Amino acid sequence: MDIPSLQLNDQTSIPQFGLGVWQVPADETQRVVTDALELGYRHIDTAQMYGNEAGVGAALAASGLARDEVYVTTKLNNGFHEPARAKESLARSLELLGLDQVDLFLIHWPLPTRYDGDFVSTWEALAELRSEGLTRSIGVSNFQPQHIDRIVEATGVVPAVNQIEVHPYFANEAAREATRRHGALVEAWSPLGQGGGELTDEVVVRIAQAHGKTPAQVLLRWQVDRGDIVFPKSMSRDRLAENAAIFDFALTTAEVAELAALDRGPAGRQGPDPDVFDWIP
Ligand SMILES: NC(=O)C1=CN([C@@H]2O[C@H](COP(=O)(O)OP(=O)(O)OC[C@H]3O[C@@H](n4cnc5c(N)ncnc54)[C@H](OP(=O)(O)O)[C@@H]3O)[C@@H](O)[C@H]2O)C=CC1
Ligand SMILES: O=C(O)C(=O)[C@@H](O)[C@H](O)C(=O)CO
Repeated sequence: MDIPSLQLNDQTSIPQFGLGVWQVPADETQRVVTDALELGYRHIDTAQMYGNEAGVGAALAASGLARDEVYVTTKLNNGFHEPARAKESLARSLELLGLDQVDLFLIHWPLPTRYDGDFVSTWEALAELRSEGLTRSIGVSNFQPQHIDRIVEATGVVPAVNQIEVHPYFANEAAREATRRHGALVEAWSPLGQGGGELTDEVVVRIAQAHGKTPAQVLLRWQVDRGDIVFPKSMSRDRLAENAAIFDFALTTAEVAELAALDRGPAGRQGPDPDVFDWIP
């Protein structure tokens, strides 16, 4: 599988395509990640919140792949924003993953209505974790433009990525623009719209038929061409293979415009609004 790599602003690189494991049950995670690695996936996106880091670690250990062949991301859980707890939590993640270092550690949600809105000290803790060598890169997730502006202004440390909800029904352009303005890359979460209406949208289906591809492959190709990083989740080996087969066709300029026109703004969101989301699992 020939997956492009993108350079991050800290001079490391990241495979532009991978596997996300939200909602993969803990007892099935080793099997799903093993399937993906066998098919050629080399980028796994997990989180403390997902409760399946141990399964990811078991699959990595059983794969026989060298550590530097697989890119591994995890994310700070919402209950662990205080700097000391953030640091302890990465130590626990590394233990569960069976790794000495992750490639990327993210603040999962900004939680602007909790912790007195103080995600700056959490961000400083992540910068220390990077200095200590426990993560190669650091980034954020679900940061709105004002959140990303604030951490950069306060610390001078620019995140490598901002992982945000993006799919044609919710193009999330303001957060994408703020992320890229700071020189960070966008990681597009729920790139298949969580398996919802975009997969049967008549525009997406028609474009897929024109290329002999599936609707999922069209959605993913559109996002990769925009320069975003994607990691669709699937528990099916066939769909894992299908989702990865996106580098052998090209969308026309007119098709790209048609997909962009599907944007419904905030009404197209599948997930929570980061300005008010305050859930602590
Ligand atoms: N930072 C954050 O706050 C968030 C991060 N994420 C990350 O993004 C990843 C991807 O997003 P996610 O929300 O999982 O949703 P996706 O957009 O990846 O969609 C996953 C859904 O689509 C189905 N599916 C997968 N492939 C196909 C296909 N080819 N054809 C039809 N249906 C398909 C899956 O079912 P099946 O498994 O049966 O194939 C599943 O129901 C997550 O796993 C996680 O890593 C997601 C949400 C929030
Ligand atoms: O999947 C993630 O990474 C999330 O943060 C979401 O699950 C989010 O917490 C959510 O959708 C809760 O309903």
